[in-house]
Amino acid sequence: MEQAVPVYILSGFLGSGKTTLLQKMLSAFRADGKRPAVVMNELGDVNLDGQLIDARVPTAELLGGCICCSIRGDLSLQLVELVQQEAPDVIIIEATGAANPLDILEGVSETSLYVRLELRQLITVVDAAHLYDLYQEQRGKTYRLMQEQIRCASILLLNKTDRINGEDRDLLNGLLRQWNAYAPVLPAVQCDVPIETLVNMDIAGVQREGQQDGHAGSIPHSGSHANACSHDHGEFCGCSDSSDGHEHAAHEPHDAHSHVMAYTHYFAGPVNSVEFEKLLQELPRDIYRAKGILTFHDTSGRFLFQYAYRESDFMKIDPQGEVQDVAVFIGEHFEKEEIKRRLSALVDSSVS
Ligand SMILES: Nc1nc2c(ncn2[C@@H]2O[C@H](COP(=O)(O)OP(=O)(O)OP(=O)(O)O)[C@@H](O)[C@H]2O)c(=O)[nH]1
Repeated sequence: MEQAVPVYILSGFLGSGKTTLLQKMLSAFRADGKRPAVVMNELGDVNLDGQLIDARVPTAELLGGCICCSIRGDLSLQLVELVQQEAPDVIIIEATGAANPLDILEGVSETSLYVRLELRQLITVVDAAHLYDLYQEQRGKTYRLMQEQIRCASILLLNKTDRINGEDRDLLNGLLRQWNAYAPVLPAVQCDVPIETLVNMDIAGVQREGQQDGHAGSIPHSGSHANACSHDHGEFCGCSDSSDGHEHAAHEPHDAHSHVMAYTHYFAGPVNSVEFEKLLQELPRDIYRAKGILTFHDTSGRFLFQYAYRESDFMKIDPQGEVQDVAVFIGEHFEKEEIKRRLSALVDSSVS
């Protein structure tokens, strides 16, 4: 009988490290002689994360919205197409950081009625520093969304532990156990965990420290798990998107209560690298994620930049395909006109 294709869902708040983990999983699967395929979902109009993925990996892109809500039907279609056209050995779905994983889990379960898919793990990547700060405040939609993503996980990857001290790490470990008593917690820097163990965790029967009953992070199914993973969709998933000169609502049903918004800016020319870095440092706190591809006139080549929870990173890149200079900013109710004005001014000052 035809083998079911194992599916892994990567969840976790914006900038927590999902793509970093995805890259490691893809390398491990390929090294193992497997043929992985990927579904990538981005809130913005461009798939910048796709630039970091090996071009040989079949990839389905779902852009400009969130698979957990109005483009959930697209997820099913993409999964069916990937299975029928690419015959992958394994599929990894990278959700947007604003996604409610329970909906994606249900989307995959529905699709498995049509094609043979086997949901293996729902891995939630947690930005340790970001969660720690939100825990101090104990409020806000982002905090509740993170909580939701943690509750739904079958494995928790406590990433970015380089940004917290040992004491805070103990506190977060306790918090994760409190919110999700079953998922093993793997602490990591740059998502550096043994991938073999991670993907086979249910088979290997890896137990969490101090956990005796042998529950090994099996995927919670919606019936029994619904209690832990309380579902207030409209409130948690907000995905309105607007692009330079063209504003549109990504999801009609959610706009009324969306709290996460994305702004995509296309640059009219190169900018100064120092001024751009300064702009990133000065971003308002309600923008917690930005990424893009830029050309600087004061240094050669093009760069992929990442900004995640107040840390920025630049990587020289030779983009696959035709990619215009672009930046996507994601946050909560920020003043996009102000960001637009400042970004346009960067190009103007470079020209004059
Ligand atoms: N300090 C620190 N930075 C990290 C770590 N892991 C990843 N990063 C950086 O965090 C940024 C975001 O990482 P990604 O893997 O793109 O995060 P993501 O969850 O895929 O982001 P979205 O898809 O936008 O939600 C990148 O600049 C990474 O290099 C870590 O352990 N420590």
